[in-house]
Amino acid sequence: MGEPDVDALGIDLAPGRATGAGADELERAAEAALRPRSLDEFVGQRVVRDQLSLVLDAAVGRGAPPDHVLLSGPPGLGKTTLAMIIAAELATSLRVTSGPAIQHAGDLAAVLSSLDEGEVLFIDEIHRLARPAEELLYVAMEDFRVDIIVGKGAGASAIPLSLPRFTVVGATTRAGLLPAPLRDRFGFTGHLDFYSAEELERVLVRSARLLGADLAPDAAVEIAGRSRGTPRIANRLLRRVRDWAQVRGDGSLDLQAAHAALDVYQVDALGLDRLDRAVLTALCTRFGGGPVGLTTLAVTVGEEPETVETVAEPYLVREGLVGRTPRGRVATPAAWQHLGLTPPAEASTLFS
Ligand SMILES: Nc1ncnc2c1ncn2[C@@H]1O[C@H](COP(=O)(O)OP(=O)(O)OP(=O)(O)O)[C@@H](O)[C@H]1O
Repeated sequence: MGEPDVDALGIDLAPGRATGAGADELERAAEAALRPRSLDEFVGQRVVRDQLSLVLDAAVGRGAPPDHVLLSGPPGLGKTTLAMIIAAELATSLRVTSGPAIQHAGDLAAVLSSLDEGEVLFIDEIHRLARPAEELLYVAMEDFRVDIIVGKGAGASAIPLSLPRFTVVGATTRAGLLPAPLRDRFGFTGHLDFYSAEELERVLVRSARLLGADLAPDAAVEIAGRSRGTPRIANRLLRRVRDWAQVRGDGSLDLQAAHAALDVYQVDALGLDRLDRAVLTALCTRFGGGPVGLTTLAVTVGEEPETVETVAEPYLVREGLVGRTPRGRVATPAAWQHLGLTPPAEASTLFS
C-alpha cells in the first residue's frame, strides 16, 4: 500500500480547532502518514520501548502471541501508534475498536469471534467499555473463550465458543478507572509520559524529512518548546509553519516562519491550547485562584469533567501551573504570572 499524499492532505485547521468531519479526516490522514512504523523509529519513551521490545522479541522467539498490553497516558503521546507497531513487529494484523463503540456484550463477542489466530485487537478508551462487555472481555482474555447465551429467562443457556489466541492492546487516558479484574488481565502495562523538548525536536526533524521540508534547527527548537510535550501537537504545528512558509514566506521553515505561524495560531510560549487557557483563566479570574472542584471548573469552561481532568489538567499540573489539593484545584503563582495577572493577596498563601 502506498503512502498517502501528505502534501495534499496537510490542509487541516488550526490546532484544537478541527470542526467538521472532513477536517478531522484530513487531520487523521496527515497524522497517519507521520506515524512511526517500528519501535526503532518511535522516539522517546525509552523505558516503555525497552520493556515492550523485550515482550515482543520473546513472543516472536516462542512463536506464540505475547501477553495482553495496556497503554495509558494523556492523548496524542503515541498509544495508537504503539498498538500499530506491536502488530507490525509481530507480523500480524491489527483490528481496531473502542470502548464507546461497543454498546453491548454481543458487539464485543462478534468482534472476538471474528479474530484470527495471533491477531492484535486494539481497544481504544478501554475504560469506557460497558460493564457486561468488560466481564465478557475478562474471560476472553484469560481463557480465550466467549459464552454465547442462547434463549431468554429460565430457559437460557450458555454455549462456550473457543477463540483463537490473540493479544489485546488496551489504551486509556484513565488507567485508574479500570476495574482491578480487567487491569490484572494485562501482562504488560506501559505508562506514556509527556515528551521532553529534545525528544520533540527529534519527532519534528523526522516528520519534516517525511514531508520533504527543510526544517531549520532553531525553528525545530521553537516548535518543540510550544508543543505541550505532545508529538501530535508538534506535528500539527509543523504543518502550520509549513503553511505559513508556503503562503506568506519564502518557503523556508526557519525561525521567522515558526514565530510568525505560531503567532497567527495563538500558540503561547508554553504551548497552552484553548482549553488549557480557558481552565487557567477561569481558575484565576472566576474563582480567585481556587480551590475549586473539578465539576464546577468544567461547567465554567463548557467541557466534561473527564475532558478537563484527562486532557488539560495533566499538562497544567506538570508545568506547575495548577495544583490539586483535597479542597479542589488551585492556580499556582506561575499561572497568574503566565496570564499576566496579579494574584490576590490570599492566593499566595495557598502555596506557602
Ligand atoms: N514516539 C513518537 N515518535 C514519533 N511520532 C510520534 C510518537 N508518538 C506519537 N507520534 C505522532 O503523534 C501522532 C499521535 O499519536 P497517537 O495517535 O498514537 O496518540 P494516542 O496516544 O493514541 O492519542 P489518543 O489517545 O488521542 O488516541 C501520531 O500520528 C504520530 O505521528
